[in-house]
Amino acid sequence: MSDVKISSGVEAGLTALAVSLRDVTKTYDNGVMALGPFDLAVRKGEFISLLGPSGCGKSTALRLIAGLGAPSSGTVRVSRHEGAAQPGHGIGFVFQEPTLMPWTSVRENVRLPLKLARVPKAEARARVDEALASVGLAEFTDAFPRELSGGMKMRVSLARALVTDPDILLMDEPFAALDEITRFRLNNDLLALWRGLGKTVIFVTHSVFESVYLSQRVVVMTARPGRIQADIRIETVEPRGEEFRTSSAYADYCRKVSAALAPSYSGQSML
Ligand SMILES: Nc1ncnc2c1ncn2[C@@H]1O[C@H](COP(=O)(O)OP(=O)(O)OP(=O)(O)O)[C@@H](O)[C@H]1O
Repeated sequence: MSDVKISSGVEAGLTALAVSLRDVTKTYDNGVMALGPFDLAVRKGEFISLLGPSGCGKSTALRLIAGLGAPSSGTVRVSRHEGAAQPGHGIGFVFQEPTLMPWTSVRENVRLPLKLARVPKAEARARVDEALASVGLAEFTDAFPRELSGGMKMRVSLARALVTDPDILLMDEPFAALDEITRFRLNNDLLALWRGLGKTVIFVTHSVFESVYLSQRVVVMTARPGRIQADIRIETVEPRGEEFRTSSAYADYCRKVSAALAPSYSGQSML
């Protein structure tokens, strides 16, 4: 990994990298250049947010990291593996929609990745129970998705991503469709999980407020094709909580990130 370019905000050499993208571009078959050149280095255990205008390539970057597609040029490295990760290997993916199977129970929904990996039933059961307990749903293992609120469905989706014990959690606007109170709760629960489990998290969001609240670094992207516009470290006392959300430091960071984001919207309507 020594040849990897370290993006600003990361202390070179201090810690191992979980993910690095170097000179990465992505042009789809229809000719749309979605990304790049794009450089990103994420340390193991770091929580970063990708923030940028609609269509700037945030999901594309996550998909390349997950191995769900190849870059058109450049290098994607995940941990020490050459090339992107194999789907499901060491990576958990949480989408904006919970994408649960409506015909079966919460337990079976969370068990799916273990089933695909042919994990024996008894071991799978223990791991599913543990994952559901970690997201506060121990009492709902036999419920069906239709019996759950939007926030609970998202918790199931998170448990399904955690059940394989991935090193890296990729989250693509997971809380965008939730009401604000539920979103705040899930933000706090996600931070508690991250502190407890020590995973690397790459979190895509459209919300300046959410990115500042959650992350150690906010990576602001330009309009398409997405490049790095700014890489802002959020230095604050841990653990974060309501005190941080209402602090002047939080407001200052939100202003700083908004200012960094503004050029990415030049020429685009903000409405
Ligand atoms: N499979 C595909 N084939 C062709 N074009 C695609 C494909 N996937 C994405 N694109 C295009 O690539 C660009 C980047 O898309 P992407 O979904 O990565 O952006 P995004 O920043 O995640 O957007 P949003 O914030 O709206 O979710 C867009 O112009 C999109 O239309």
